[in-house]
Amino acid sequence: MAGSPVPLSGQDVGSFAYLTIKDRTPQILTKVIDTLHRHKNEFFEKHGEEGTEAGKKAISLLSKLRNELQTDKPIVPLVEKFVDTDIWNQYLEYQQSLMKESDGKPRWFHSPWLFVECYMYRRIHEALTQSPPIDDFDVFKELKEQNFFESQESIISLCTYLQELMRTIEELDEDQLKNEFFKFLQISLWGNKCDLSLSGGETSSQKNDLISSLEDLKPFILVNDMERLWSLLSKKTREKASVRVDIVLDNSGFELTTDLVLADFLLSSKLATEIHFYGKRIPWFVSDTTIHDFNWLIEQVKHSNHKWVAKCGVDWENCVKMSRLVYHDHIFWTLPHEYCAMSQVAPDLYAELQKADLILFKGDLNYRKLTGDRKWAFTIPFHQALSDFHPAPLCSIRTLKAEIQVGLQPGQGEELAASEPSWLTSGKYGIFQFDGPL
Ligand SMILES: O=P(O)(O)OC[C@H]1O[C@](O)(CO)[C@@H](O)[C@@H]1O
Ligand SMILES: [Mn+2]
Repeated sequence: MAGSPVPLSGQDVGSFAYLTIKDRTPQILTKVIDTLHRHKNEFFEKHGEEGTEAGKKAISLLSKLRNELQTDKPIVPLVEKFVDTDIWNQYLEYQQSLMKESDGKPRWFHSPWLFVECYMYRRIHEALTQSPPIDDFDVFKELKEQNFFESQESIISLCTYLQELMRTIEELDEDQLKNEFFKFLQISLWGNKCDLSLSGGETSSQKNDLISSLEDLKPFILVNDMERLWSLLSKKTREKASVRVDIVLDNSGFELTTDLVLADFLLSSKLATEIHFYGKRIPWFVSDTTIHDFNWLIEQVKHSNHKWVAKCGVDWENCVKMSRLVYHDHIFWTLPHEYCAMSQVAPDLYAELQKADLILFKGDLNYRKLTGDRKWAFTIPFHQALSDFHPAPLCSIRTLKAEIQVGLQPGQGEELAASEPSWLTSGKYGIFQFDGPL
């Protein structure tokens, strides 16, 4: 975008982007290769010798990828035909056209971090699609499922809390309802701590009771526009018969459970009449939600031994059947583009988002794409950093895991930096950052 600052990049030695490319991504690739090794027998049992060979092929392609990354080789075009291959390769050419110096080739440590990080996950997918018959194997599935199982205690307490609230929800006055709304929003925010990309694929589940920790976590909310979300939704519900909230999902497992709980609350409290979710078409950033993860999680919740958890699962499945909860996927979410390009690159998706009364963007990667992953000053208004991406009123719900944050008070960023050097990347801080007319 003309007039915008430059993107974060691995060029800045010592930056979080640099360290991610240098350390975290090879670590993730090693884990993926390991996973394929561990599933060798399964591939054989399912597909015979052909399965074994496919496993070997995927491993060799991924080892090559890891080597390209670690030796800062040029980024090469995708070769395997898939729905988005041409768009990716055009984007690569566009990145190439931006390179004024060097040998004119985008490279891992020299190109925008957002681009190369997305590219790595897209290449993992390509390695699998090039290896039939194991081409639909999700290399991150195990990790996502493990995250869900390890968060059971927290899931039980969340579902129990929601189901107990359901009994009296009709009797709550405005203030009480608002208070509950704020609780479910915060649950969904802190649910975002549990992604598996930041931890390099190491387990990162929710083991403590989140509801009882909400008060203690409040000081860590750096931008808090929850009141604006309340004003918007309560006004819409007074004015319109149907109110639509769209949630651009991030991670599966515990975070997805918190998003479903929030969605259930919005429907039950009549703050919304329909919720639309957006997930990823291919496995992405380790823990991101695909349609398979979405269906799997609802099924697990439904078959829980705990009666309130199971009740949630039954309700969610019914809501899906009645289209009160609607799941969409779109290839745009796994492209490297910043969101200000959406109206051109994916006009159908942009038009879909325009139908929402409010869009909630979950997680750090969505924030990076909303703001173009650029070196904005901390005090630049969020509206400006969105660079003309305004499909509908929107709110980022994100814990900070990348060196980017806009819309802070003067001095706020500097103060945090002085007292806590890792404030931007540790996931300890969170935001509710709203943009739009009320
Ligand atoms: O799941 P989230 O919240 O989008 O976080 C994923 C995060 O992983 C990282 O890419 C680290 O690799 C973050 O910087 C990134 O944005
Ligand atoms: Mn994620």
